[in-house]
Amino acid sequence: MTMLDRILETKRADVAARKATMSHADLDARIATKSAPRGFRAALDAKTGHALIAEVKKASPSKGLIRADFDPPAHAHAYENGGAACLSVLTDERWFQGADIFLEQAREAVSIPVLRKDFMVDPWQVHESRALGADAILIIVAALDDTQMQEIEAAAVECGMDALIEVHDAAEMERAARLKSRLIGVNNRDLRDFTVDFQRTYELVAHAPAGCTFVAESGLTSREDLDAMAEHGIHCFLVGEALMRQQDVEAATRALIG
Ligand SMILES: O=P(O)(O)OC[C@@H](O)[C@@H](O)c1c[nH]c2ccccc12
Repeated sequence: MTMLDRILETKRADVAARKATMSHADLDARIATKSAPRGFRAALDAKTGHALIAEVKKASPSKGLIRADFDPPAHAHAYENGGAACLSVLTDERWFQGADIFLEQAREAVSIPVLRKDFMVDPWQVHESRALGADAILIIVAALDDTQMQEIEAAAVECGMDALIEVHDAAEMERAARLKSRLIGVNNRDLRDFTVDFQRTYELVAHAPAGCTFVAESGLTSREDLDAMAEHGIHCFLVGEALMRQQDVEAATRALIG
């Protein structure tokens, strides 16, 4: 069983329990209290130079605790001031020590769009994400079959949210291309064994559908990493750990992309 399989197993049980306690009417009532979705892909496309999705990330299964003095609204604010185009907030509790409240707090602290970083296994979670204030969701191609992906994407469209489609090989890129979203991320880290490989990402750029906004995700630590990616035509980046480990998050963000 891969790490991803284990994560998905706990996620399915978690979602089943949540669904049992919250109706669609409850979710709709909560959605009504949130401001309209902020355009996530549009915010990336609007940036000249390096466009950053900065991740609010407390811990991960491969690294354990990343930041002891974890403070989602403060980090969110630092990221925005440092020039990030968008935020990503991990809400998975079991494996990433995330929480729904982190997303709500982070989004309230900024005016840039926020992605809910979690494992979508059911369209219901998309509505739940909007009820938390999320502007975008993640669809991990390796975690879903084509029908599930389409249903989850349709829910995002219905909620007015963007979907970041995450792939890590050519076969998954082909499946991603059959969806409507033209926001595609390549995870440099294989979620099955946690190895990081930039070369795989460079090869995959060539397979991306025309006109898509292409995001390189994970394992990026320096301005040099981003510049190397840019030489391959990649201008959008998702970075978490390298920024969360710096005491001054705002200065680190500025140094990374400025
Ligand atoms: O902390 P890093 O190495 O900069 O990576 C951030 C982000 O890409 C990573 O957290 C991530 C990418 N895809 C995911 C899917 C689920 C959970 C987490 C992720």
